[in-house]
Amino acid sequence: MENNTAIKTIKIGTRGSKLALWQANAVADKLQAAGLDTEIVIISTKGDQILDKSLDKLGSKGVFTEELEVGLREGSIEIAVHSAKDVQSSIPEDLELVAFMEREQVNDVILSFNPDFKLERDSKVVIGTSSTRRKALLRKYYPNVTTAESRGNLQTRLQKLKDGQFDALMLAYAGVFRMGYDDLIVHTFPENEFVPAAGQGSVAVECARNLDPELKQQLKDALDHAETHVCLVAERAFLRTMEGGCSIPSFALATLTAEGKVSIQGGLVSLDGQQHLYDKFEGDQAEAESLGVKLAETILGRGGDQILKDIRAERGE
Ligand SMILES: NCc1[nH]cc(CCC(=O)O)c1CC(=O)O
Repeated sequence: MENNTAIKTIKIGTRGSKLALWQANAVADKLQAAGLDTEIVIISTKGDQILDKSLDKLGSKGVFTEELEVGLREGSIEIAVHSAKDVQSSIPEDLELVAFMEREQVNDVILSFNPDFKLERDSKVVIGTSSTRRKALLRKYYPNVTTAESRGNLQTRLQKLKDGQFDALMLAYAGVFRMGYDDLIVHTFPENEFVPAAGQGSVAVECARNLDPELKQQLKDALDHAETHVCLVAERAFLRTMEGGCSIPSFALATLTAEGKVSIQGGLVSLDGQQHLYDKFEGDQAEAESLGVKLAETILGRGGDQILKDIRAERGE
C-alpha cells in the first residue's frame, strides 16, 4: 500500500516545564527510533499559569490538558504528551489516548536537603504537598505531620524547600527520578499505604480520533507499553466510576501478577484521614476495565459516596 501520509513531521505538544519536556523528549526519541521526524511544540496550560490556587480550587477537569487538546483539534500538533495522572478520567469523544508509555516506579517519596531527616509515625514536621490524596493519607498515617501548599513545577517546589517553607517535600518518585533529584530522597512510602493516584508514573499520549489510521498505528507500535496500558485501563475505569478527578483523595494501582492477571488495589480516604476505604481485586487482563469499575463501586457502596458528598459540601460545590 502506498504510504501517502500528508504529515511529514510529528508535532508533539507538551507543557513547558522541565518534566513535561523530559516526557516529550522521551516520546520524540522513540518516534525517531521508529524512523519518524518530530518537532516539539510548547503549549502553556491553565495549571501552569495559575499557581496561587490549590488544584482542587482550579476545578478537576483538564487543568493541565485543555489547551493541548485544542491544539490537537486545530491540527497545530499531532499528539499531546501528558503525565498520565494529569489526564481527566473521561476524555472528549473526538480525542483518544493512543499510547501509555512504560511506567516508572510508582511510589510517593519525601525529599529533604537534610540527609538525616527521618519520618517516624509521630514526627512533628511540615511537609510540602498540594495533593489532596497525600494530605489526607499523611493525616491518617502520620497524624502529627502538618502540610504546606507547594504548587508549581518541581524546580519551584524544590526552591520552596530550600527557602525553608517546609521541612521536607512530598512528590512522586517518577518525576523526581526523571529530573535527577533522587539523591535528595530521604523516605520512600510503601505503595500499599500510600497507594498512588491513578496513572502515576506513566506518560500518556493523546491524539485526534480521526488522525490517519496508519500514523496512529505507527504511534502505538512505537510508544505503547502493553503491560502499562492494561493497568492504566483498570485504574482509569476506577477513576471514571469514582467521578472524582485529581481533586478527590482517591487512589488506585493496578499491576500484573506473575500469572499475567491484573491486580488492582485502591480506595478513598476522607480529607481528615479518619475514614479510609481500601480493597483489592484480581482478574483476567480482558476484565481490566470491569475490575476498575468493580473496585470503585465497592468503595462507593461502603460509604465512599458519603465521603465524596462531604468533600463537595465542605468545598461548597
Ligand atoms: N500534577 C502533579 C504531577 N503530575 C505528574 C507528576 C510526576 C509524576 C508522574 O508522572 O506521575 C506530578 C508531580 C508529583 O506528583 O510529584
